[in-house]
Amino acid sequence: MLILLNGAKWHVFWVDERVVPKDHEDSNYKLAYDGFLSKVPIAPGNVYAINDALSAEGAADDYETCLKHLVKKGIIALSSVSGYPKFDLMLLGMGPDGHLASLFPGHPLVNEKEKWVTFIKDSPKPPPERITFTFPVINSSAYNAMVVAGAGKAAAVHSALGDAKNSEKLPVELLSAEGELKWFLDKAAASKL
Ligand SMILES: O=C1O[C@H](COP(=O)(O)O)[C@@H](O)[C@H](O)[C@H]1O
Repeated sequence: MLILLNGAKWHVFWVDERVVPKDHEDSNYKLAYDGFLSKVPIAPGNVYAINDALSAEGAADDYETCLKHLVKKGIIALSSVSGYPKFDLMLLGMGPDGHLASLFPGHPLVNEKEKWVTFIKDSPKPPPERITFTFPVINSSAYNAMVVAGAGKAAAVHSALGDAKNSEKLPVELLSAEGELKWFLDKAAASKL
């Protein structure tokens, strides 16, 4: 049974999304809708999916415009520290390569500092076209929860949380939060710590 407190006050966004139709198997919206949003009392108007009729670039611009509009309306706050939007909580996952959102190792988007939302057309993990929040926005969040499961991710977890000294940091090693960052690992993901 799912219990959601004050569902009417929730506003739900995607930290990253694949530019595919909302009913596509690769859609993060579909994943969240089928597993969570369809089962809880959150107003559909407070669920902000990307416009999947646009190109990747258009969808990223459109999503950033939406965030700016919600900042003007006082629904999203701006961080007094960074000046970027400050979400209350981001629920994040990590790939075995250490990517989070759609910020992949060695990709220039990892260093994006201007945009709030950007796009990628050459994602190493399919599907290739995605939109993603940038690091300044992710790291301005009040709370970030990084949830990692499976032995395939143990090496990247070790890079991020263990005593390994890598010359080039994985994207996940750049993750922080204005308030608190918490990692949630299963035994397999924590097996190299
Ligand atoms: O493509 C993505 O991958 C990561 C991690 O995914 P997983 O299937 O290895 O658990 C995810 O956190 C990200 O949001 C997503 O778009």
